Amino acid sequence: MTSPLALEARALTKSFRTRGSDSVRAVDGVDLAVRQGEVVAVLGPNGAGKTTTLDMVLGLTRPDSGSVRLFGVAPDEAVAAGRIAAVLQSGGLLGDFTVGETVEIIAATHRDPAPVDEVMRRAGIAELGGRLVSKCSGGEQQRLKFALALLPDPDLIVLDEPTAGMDVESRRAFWSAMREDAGAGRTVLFATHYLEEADAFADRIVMIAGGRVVADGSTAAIRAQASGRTVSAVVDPASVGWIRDTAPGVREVTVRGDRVEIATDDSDATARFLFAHSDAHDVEIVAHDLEDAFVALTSSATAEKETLR
Ligand SMILES: Nc1ncnc2c1ncn2[C@@H]1O[C@H](COP(=O)(O)OP(=O)(O)OP(=O)(O)O)[C@@H](O)[C@H]1O
Repeated sequence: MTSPLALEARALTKSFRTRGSDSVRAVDGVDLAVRQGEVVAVLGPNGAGKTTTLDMVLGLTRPDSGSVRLFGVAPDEAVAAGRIAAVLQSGGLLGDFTVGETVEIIAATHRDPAPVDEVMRRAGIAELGGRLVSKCSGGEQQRLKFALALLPDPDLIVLDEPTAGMDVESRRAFWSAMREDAGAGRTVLFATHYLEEADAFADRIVMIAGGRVVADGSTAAIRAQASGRTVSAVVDPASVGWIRDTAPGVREVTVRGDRVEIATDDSDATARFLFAHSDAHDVEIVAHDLEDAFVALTSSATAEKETLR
């Protein structure tokens, strides 16, 4: 059974005026649906439109067109009801308070906050209560923001590049706190440009580039959609041109030493052809990795946008 939607965004667009009379179309027709309990990564390179999309989802920026519903209501209504919380890139913490004081103060602004000790433990900052915020590392401050976001016990938590600028150790600590929390059934939507974070943590990846969704699915599905496979084999160099023109599914052929590498949409058919019609041997079939998919999908979308300008 599929769970109901936590988020439904339809045909979102947003342009910003830049210096002079130019405008930048930051988001260009984004559809995004997230089911309750899903952990979804919005993955894309710098400037792809991730922050603008999340800001519209949270009701912080009004779309030029399109609509957003969170749990069936408008974003501001869902936020006011304490169903949504966010960890944003911007938004400061006060350095002169301790971590514990910060959580206490913000808890006091909520009608029915989760217990302070519990959110600090869940965010992995239970040991940092007495530390001044100004003495916390970037990663510790992000975990403090995460604790604050947990106070209203939200159904959906939105995080915009929560681990930007953290070292590997801090990122690991952050995600381990997040993962434990998401396991409890909370819906999580996060933006990142770290492919490995999206791959390791999300159930599903929505890849955006040039303000558009260029892929949406499980990591495995995105890999398959973007890149197909490569069939490589040792062949007689004289037959490379003929293979390129004749074999089924071929997208691109590259020769490396005595091997030919064939990027193909149908690796089975390509391999069968090689066995049946050539002297190919030492045949290998390799699925492209997510990194290849990311580069292929985002670069073609960005290039398309450039040509439209
Ligand atoms: N307030 C603004 N005024 C003008 N242009 C803006 C504004 N906000 C965003 N943009 C532009 O819109 C595009 C998308 O920006 P956005 O911040 O949404 O991307 P992003 O994917 O979050 O990037 P990053 O990973 O660098 O944070 C960029 O070209 C950006 O320069």
